[in-house]
Formats: sequence, C-alpha cells, structure tokens
Amino acid sequence: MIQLRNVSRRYGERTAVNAVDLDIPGNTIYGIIGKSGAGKSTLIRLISLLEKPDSGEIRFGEDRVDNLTGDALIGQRRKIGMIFQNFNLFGSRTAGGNIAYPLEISGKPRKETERRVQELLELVGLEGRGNAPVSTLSGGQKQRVAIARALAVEPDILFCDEATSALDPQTTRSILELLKNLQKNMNLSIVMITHQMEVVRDACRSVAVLDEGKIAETGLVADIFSRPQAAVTREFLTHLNPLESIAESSCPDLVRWSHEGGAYILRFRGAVTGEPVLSRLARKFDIDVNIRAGGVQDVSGIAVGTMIADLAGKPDEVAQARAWLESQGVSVEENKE
Ligand SMILES: Nc1ncnc2c1ncn2[C@@H]1O[C@H](COP(=O)(O)OP(=O)(O)OP(=O)(O)O)[C@@H](O)[C@H]1O
Repeated sequence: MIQLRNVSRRYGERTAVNAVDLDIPGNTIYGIIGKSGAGKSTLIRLISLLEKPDSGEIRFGEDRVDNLTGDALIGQRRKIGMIFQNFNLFGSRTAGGNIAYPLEISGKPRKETERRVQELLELVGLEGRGNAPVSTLSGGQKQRVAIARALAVEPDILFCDEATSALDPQTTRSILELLKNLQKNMNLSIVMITHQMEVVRDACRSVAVLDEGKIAETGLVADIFSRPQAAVTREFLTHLNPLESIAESSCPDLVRWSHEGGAYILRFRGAVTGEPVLSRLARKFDIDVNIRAGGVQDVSGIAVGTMIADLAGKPDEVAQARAWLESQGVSVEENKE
C-alpha cells in the first residue's frame, strides 16, 4: 500500500501537485488519470522517489520514504520498476541486452543473468527474440522488452507512465492483457498513469482522477463509470462513452446509433443493465423516451451501461422521471455535448 498525505510540489509559481491525499492499495492495478498538465508525471516522480515533495508525507506500507537519502533511498528505489510511453530502451543493445542491463549493474553472475533474461523474454511473450536489435522490434515488442527489463530486478511496484499512449488500439489491448496477467501471477502492484479512460476501463480496478494538481475523485473503476461525481470525470467518460467507443468496445451491445446527441446520459451497472428500466419509466410517467445510443461495457468484469436518451414531456413529469431513475440506481446527467 502506498500512502500520500498532503503532498505538494511546486515549480516556481506553479503548484503541479497540490495537497494530495491518496491511498494506493497493493497487489492490484491502480490508475491515475488526468489531462495534460494535471500533474500526473510530477505525482509519479514523487511516488517513485525521483523527486521530493515540498511538503507532505509518502509511505510504502509502514515506512516513510519521502525523506530518505543515501543507501536507504537506493534500497527503496530498488523496489520500483518503471516503463514509459517512449520505451527508453538502449538502441545499441539487443532485446536481451536491454533486459540484462539492470542485472549486470547489480553484479549478477553472467550465467545467472543469461538464464534470467531467457525467463523474462518468455514471461513477456518474446521467446527467441533475445538477439533482435531493438530497431527491428515493433512498438508493442519494444514495450514488452521494457516491461521485462523493469521486472528483471523483481520490483514490488511497477509504474507505467502513459505506457500504451504510443501504441495502436490492438497493441494497447495486448500490452494491457500482459500487464494484467503479470500483476496476477507475480502479486505485483501496478500504478498506471494515463490520459485515456479506455486504459482505466480495460486494466484498472481503482482509479484516482487528477485535475489541476488535485484529486478530483477516487474509487472503484466500475463505480466511477456508473456514477461519476466530478465534472472532469464526466468529461473523460463523455469522450469515451457515448458513440465511437461503445461501438468499438469488446462487448458491444448497441441499441441504436445517432450522431445527433440526446438530452440525457443515463448510466447504470450490474443487475440494472438487464432490467427494462426505460419501458417501466415510460409506463409510469407521461413522457416519451427516445433512445439515441446505448451500450454495455465490461468494466473490471462488471457490466456498466450507458445510454443517451431524450426524455420529453412536461418539466415536472420529466423531473419526477429523473428522480425515479435515480431511485432505481440509474445516474442521470444532462448531456452537454
Ligand atoms: N520540472 C518542471 N519545471 C517547471 N514546471 C514543471 C516541471 N514539471 C512539471 N511542471 C509543470 O507542472 C504542471 C504539471 O505537469 P506534469 O508534467 O506533472 O503534468 P502531466 O499531467 O504529466 O501532463 P502531461 O500529460 O502533459 O505530461 C504543468 O503546468 C507543468 O508545466
């Protein structure tokens, strides 16, 4: 478990991370999502002990780590692996040579290093590619090498900083699948920094939404998807949900399709998705329901439905209908698009 209390980091006049409190559970994949400039990279530099906060405390488990220096700092940093958007591989080395690097500098004997490199290549699905020059690898393969290199020294925590942002959607999915499997099989804690809600949906169990250096909200991904609280979260979901992404999602259940928008966004989860809530709504209230688009996404194994609909009728009837929907576990939001 990583714990941040009142952590701030300023650059001159600019407060990049502002009084952040965060509990990142261990042994899971935790997402931190934010727009460009929200402070994600700064936050990850602080948590990975590359920079010190101006104020506040960071703990790994019981140990306070933000104030460490010397060998104690090096010891804690050994527990952390990192992968990046642009892979940061050594172009002059082969795939295997990159993976061997951290083992070589930690003084592992050559035979052991060779054996471990083979194991790691297998682990990331690159068996037989150890001698390939980095320049001959695809983006997805390069990221697999970077993952293997990060895992070579058996870290407790793997930080992924926009690790799939440079990859196409299919490669992104395969890298996320790999990370999910590694997390499960190695009891790893993974923290994923991203600006893509798809990455949060497809890989993370919990998420923190960062906005202008502050935590806008945190929660289980399925809860955030079905009942977003902060305006910035809704904005992320609006860009992901209503039209294109539903059609592309791995579990499309498209009801209808329209580019004309709709007055309301309805979100619901679990059992509610299977119930004929809208037909009951239309029977119960004197309103017309026009579904513009809708679908069900798989969010960490939980079905989360999103529907864009018009609810037309007298204002008080529509207000009552909205209140009834909320009482049935359906979150109703005006569509600002
Ligand atoms: N080393 C630095 N010196 C000065 N300002 C910085 C530094 N690092 C970050 N900032 C500022 O802090 C704010 C947050 O930046 P940060 O890179 O953490 O955001 P981000 O969410 O990672 O954005 P992006 O996705 O664009 O990288 C920005 O206004 C940025 O200009």
